[in-house]
Amino acid sequence: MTRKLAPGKLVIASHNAGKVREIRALLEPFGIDPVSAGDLGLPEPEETGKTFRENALLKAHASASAAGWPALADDSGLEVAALHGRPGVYTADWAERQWFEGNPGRDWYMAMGKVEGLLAEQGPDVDRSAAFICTLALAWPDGHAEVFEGRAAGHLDWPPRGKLGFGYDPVFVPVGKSLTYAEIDPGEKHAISHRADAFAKLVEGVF
Ligand SMILES: O=c1nc[nH]c2c1ncn2[C@H]1C[C@H](O)[C@@H](COP(=O)(O)OP(=O)(O)OP(=O)(O)O)O1
Ligand SMILES: [Mg+2]
Repeated sequence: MTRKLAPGKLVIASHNAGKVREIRALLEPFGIDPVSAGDLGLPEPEETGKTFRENALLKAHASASAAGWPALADDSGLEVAALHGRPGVYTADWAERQWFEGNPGRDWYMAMGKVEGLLAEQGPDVDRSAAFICTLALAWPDGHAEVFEGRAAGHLDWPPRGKLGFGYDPVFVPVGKSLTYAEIDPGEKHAISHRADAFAKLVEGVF
């Protein structure tokens, strides 16, 4: 039996500002009062899982037990067909941690370049199709959890285009569009993204 989420406090168990912004916007219509793991000063757990599901559960349980509220985690990534699904669960790791103007961050341009370099090695006719995956895990302080998986298909373009969104958005062109995720407005990304797909299943299941 799926457990329903009562209105009230919810921790967004993510330290990625771009994700937190998107999840906040998706939650907005539902009478939920979200606070991020970063705002609460919760530590960032090590993502030792081998699957999106394992990592999403690990992050959700860590925040739920530390905060004493239900917690929603998102583990996501890019699967590139010609790279046999890489970077997959290691999508964030491919963007090494750097300091930008005194702030910690990840070097997304470098990460996108790494993917592009591996595609280029396979020649000009390489299959450029890719999919973004998003696994949402909702965990309660008593240890119960629900998991929902979303996906968005598309292809990778080069060079990166657009300033919106975050992460690999400037190179991902969703199926049926010619603009990248970083060129379409956030409302439109929320209508078609892997995160929106997983979120729709969460809404169906627990709201
Ligand atoms: O809509 C997206 N648009 C662009 N890039 C995206 C998206 N969704 C996931 N991604 C990429 C970047 C992210 O860093 C990685 C997921 O890694 P992942 O470990 O799940 O997230 P994270 O470490 O950035 O934040 P946290 O674990 O605190 O939620 O995939
Ligand atoms: Mg992470």
